[in-house]
Amino acid sequence: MTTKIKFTKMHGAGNDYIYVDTTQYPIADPAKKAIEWSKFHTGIGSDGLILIGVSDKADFSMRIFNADGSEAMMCGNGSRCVGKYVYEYGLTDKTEITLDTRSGIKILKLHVEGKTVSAVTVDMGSPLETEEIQWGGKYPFRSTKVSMGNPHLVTFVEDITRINLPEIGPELENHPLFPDRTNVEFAQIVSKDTIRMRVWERGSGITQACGTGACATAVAAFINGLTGRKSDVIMDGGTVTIEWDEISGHILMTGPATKVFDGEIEDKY
Ligand SMILES: N[C@@H](CCC[C@H](N)C(=O)O)C(=O)O
Repeated sequence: MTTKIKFTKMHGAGNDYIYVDTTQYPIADPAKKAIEWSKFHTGIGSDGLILIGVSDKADFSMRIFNADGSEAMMCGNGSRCVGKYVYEYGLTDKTEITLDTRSGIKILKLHVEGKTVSAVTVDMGSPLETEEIQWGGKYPFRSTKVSMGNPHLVTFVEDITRINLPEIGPELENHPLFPDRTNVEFAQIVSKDTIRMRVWERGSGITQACGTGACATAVAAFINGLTGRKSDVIMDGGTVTIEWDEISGHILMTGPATKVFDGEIEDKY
């Protein structure tokens, strides 16, 4: 049988996903669809698939599937786009929204100009664990493990342009130290409040930006005394501002959310 599924392609700082409102279009096998639809030549082309749904604990729910079909706990850039989606498509008129994710309930504050959401601030909660790793041999650097729900490995280097991300990214993603694999960030300190970062995402490869990765990078920079509590993280596709609130211990992420186009795709099952 074939049905037609309406979707919206959106990106947050270039990190692009296919968004489906599952209250209208339930997806029976999201892992399979994420793989199929994320392909650039034979699908829609994206970093993965995000499902927006109902929740008994929050205003909406979000599930995120990487391009390889694996499901992650949270998506920072995706959560901002969900905020834009639910407001601009009339699913809510609230400008403060609760979002149920596998990593807990997140609070989104929409920055609205006229009828358009131009940016969103997400309370990402507290970093869950941090640990320093002193590599030896092949890897001449020290890294910081940070969990923002999703696992991240952040490494600060003098010159980010010298990092061969397509080679080292998958090696570290699949290193035996990380049985659940990891997202891999390389970052360079630009100033006390500015960081340049590139990412190899678990399950999607090089992406233009990663929201949880930007949070992990800002946390690692602060812990290592490289920046203050607030910093701009500049990624290939755009910049987000990360603030680690001293009182609550929560990470606040502010950044853009952009709609690319609406579409319809045939779902054969
Ligand atoms: N790009 C996302 C994170 C997506 C999930 C990640 N690849 C994982 O598997 O942990 C973000 O903006 O946070």
